[in-house]
Amino acid sequence: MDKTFQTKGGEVHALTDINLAIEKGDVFGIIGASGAGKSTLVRCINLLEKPTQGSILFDGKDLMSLSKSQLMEARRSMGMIFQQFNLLMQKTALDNICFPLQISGVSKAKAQQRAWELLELVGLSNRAKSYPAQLSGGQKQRVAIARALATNPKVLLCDEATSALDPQTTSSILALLKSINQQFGITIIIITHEMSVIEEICNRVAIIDQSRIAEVGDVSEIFARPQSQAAQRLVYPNGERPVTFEGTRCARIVFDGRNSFEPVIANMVLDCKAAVNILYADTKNIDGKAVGQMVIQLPKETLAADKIMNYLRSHDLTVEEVNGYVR
Ligand SMILES: Nc1ncnc2c1ncn2[C@@H]1O[C@H](COP(=O)(O)OP(=O)(O)OP(=O)(O)O)[C@@H](O)[C@H]1O
Repeated sequence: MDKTFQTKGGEVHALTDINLAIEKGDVFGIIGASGAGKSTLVRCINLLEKPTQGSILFDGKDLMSLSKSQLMEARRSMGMIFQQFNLLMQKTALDNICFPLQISGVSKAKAQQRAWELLELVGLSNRAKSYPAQLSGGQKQRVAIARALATNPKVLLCDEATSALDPQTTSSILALLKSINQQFGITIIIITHEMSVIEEICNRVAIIDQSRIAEVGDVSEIFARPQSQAAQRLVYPNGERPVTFEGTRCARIVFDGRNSFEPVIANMVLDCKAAVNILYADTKNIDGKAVGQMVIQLPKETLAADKIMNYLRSHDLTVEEVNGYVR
């Protein structure tokens, strides 16, 4: 799928070659830097924006081929929440939630009954008569979530829904979204620029970079092994890469009672500013003397590994380098 905007300054390719499959019940994250194309993508998903090329399949149907009324129906199956909540300021929390029901022809009594249930679900039964101005950001977003759920959607689209909230409120809103996903099986699509949001609740993620999908997959897999530069920038925002232990260089340290039982490994890590992986340890503290042995895996980076070996040798420990302890 592609989306191109025609502007005075020429064509803007907001989305290029997007090919995404979001499964029922997923909490699917879409992450990218500002201008990457996230909002355009979410607007294409519910066809508020028409793709220039390609199709959007929802429940097996191509949204582009639906009649106007069928499209309205499909849109009712996709609730949406936004960064700025978009509540009607002149209406109470209860009336905000009733609104989408009433415009789809539900009677006032029925709409109110459903709205009360939803207020209960989002933990705001005691604020039904409050106006948005009387609610905190987190409470406003809860009302917005209740409103989005009013028409029993199959999908909930969240466009930077927690970006205006503090970390604690963000966590409570994410927890609410997760429980909605688990309780009702509603598929949730989360647009964000924050990796912590993805980490907290998504099972799958697509990373958008300059209008294209740079990487897509399970969140745990992308966190462990980010492949694309865009993913690496998100996982290691300060540029620091964790030490990798893919190498097979290991060191066996023998504590033969000559050394006092001091935190040799901890001191070494601090001194060398490099991490090691303890693979095996059987050490005892006998009368204040260290006895036993330990096998550590050295960092893959040669310089860091050599530094550690030199440290150990210069501290009067019996050390030998063993290769092949790990494969
Ligand atoms: N209606 C429009 N007309 C012209 N260009 C547009 C339009 N909407 C978006 N764009 C352009 O498309 C690109 C993607 O914008 P989009 O808003 O989707 O990015 P985003 O990742 O959501 O960014 P942000 O996080 O800043 O909202 C940008 O270059 C933007 O300027």
